[in-house]
Amino acid sequence: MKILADSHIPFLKGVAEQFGEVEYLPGNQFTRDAIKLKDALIVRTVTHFGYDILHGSSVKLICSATIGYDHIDTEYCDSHGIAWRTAPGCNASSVEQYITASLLFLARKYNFNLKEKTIGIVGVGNVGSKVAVACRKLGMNVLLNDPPREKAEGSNSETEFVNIRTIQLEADIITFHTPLTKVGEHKTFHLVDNSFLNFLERKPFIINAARGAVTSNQSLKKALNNGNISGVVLDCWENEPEIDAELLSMAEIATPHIAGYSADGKWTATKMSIDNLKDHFGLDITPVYQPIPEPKEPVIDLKGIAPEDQLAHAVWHSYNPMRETELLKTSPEKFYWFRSNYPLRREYHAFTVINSHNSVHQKLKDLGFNII
Ligand SMILES: NC(=O)C1=CN([C@@H]2O[C@H](COP(=O)(O)OP(=O)(O)OC[C@H]3O[C@@H](n4cnc5c(N)ncnc54)[C@H](O)[C@@H]3O)[C@@H](O)[C@H]2O)C=CC1
Ligand SMILES: O=C(O)C(=O)[C@H](O)COP(=O)(O)O
Repeated sequence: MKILADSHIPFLKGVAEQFGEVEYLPGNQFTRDAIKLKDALIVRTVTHFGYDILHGSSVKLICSATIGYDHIDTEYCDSHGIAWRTAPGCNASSVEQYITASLLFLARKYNFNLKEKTIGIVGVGNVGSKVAVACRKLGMNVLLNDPPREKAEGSNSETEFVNIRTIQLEADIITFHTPLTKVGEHKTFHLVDNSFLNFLERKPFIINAARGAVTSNQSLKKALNNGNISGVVLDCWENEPEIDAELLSMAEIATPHIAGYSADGKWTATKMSIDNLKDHFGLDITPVYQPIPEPKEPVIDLKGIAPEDQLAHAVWHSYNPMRETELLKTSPEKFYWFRSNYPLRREYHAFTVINSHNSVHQKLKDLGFNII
């Protein structure tokens, strides 16, 4: 079998080779010629797969090592016998870590207590559900909006959903965790546009770690300028990697689409992609994966840290988005480079916290840290 894989998929090299002849290329260098004679592609979100690149090829399967799949023209694939698979939920905990770290940053910078704030979560799937659990652990009031789920689950749903108007009226922070969809009753393209932003009651912060075009650049800038919103946290950018310089300068936290980039998430994405390859072609091979590297500093010593600062200290030890914000604001033209050369981080469960105060023990444990 001939496979073409994105060279920036961690933990894949040495594993994919057990299934066939593998060529690696950076995702932004995939061409029609490069994929023409391949049977399977293992890919990321940076390559668009539609007629232009796929027509006339022998590709039978596209495995995306990602949750989102708006980079795949699924209609084209379905109608041309090209199977496509994704890695649902693979990096959901990593996005949750990103959101928690960002919320703690906003609380510190603007001197508010998360316990007194309401967060609206729009899109309550694998990511949004984890974000909801983490926000409740932080003591926040959580509002959930997910019309497709609400409709599908009807009155049997165990989850209490609110409509988007309630989020507009009541939320101090609104975070988006929907896929990017351009058609249909619940399309999310420019969900956050002028009309959404003009009807906000509490001057909320807006977080987009979903897909760039869920929020409109022009509308966000307008709302920041006229004071309808207090600030933005952006991991996903409309038109990335060519990002809006003015919006970048206004963002509180600005990262190059790396919310899902924990080593844990990437490892799982790779394994799920290989499993998809095996299932599709009926291959009975059990590959050996490299282990996930330990964190450089796996022990977090909270001795001497004020109890009220301990939670943020531990979370930012595992992941601090501010360093990346500085780098991106300094060199926005390196957006793609930052993503391709990202030093993978570990999630909470890879860290052990020592000397924590009784008052934060449970919260740290609930987030997933080991405590001794
Ligand atoms: N920044 C990053 O690194 C990452 C971004 N993502 C993005 O996050 C998205 C969500 O991921 P998951 O939670 O795993 O997907 P999921 O498919 O498990 O959940 C998405 C949820 O959004 C809901 N939804 C769809 N349209 C909606 C609308 N108009 N309003 C409210 N809710 C709506 C769906 O019903 C579903 O419950 C992905 O599609 C991807 O685009 C995912 C992983 C990493
Ligand atoms: O899983 C998703 O969906 C994401 O957005 C990923 O974090 C993006 O990963 P890459 O495509 O950059 O590998």
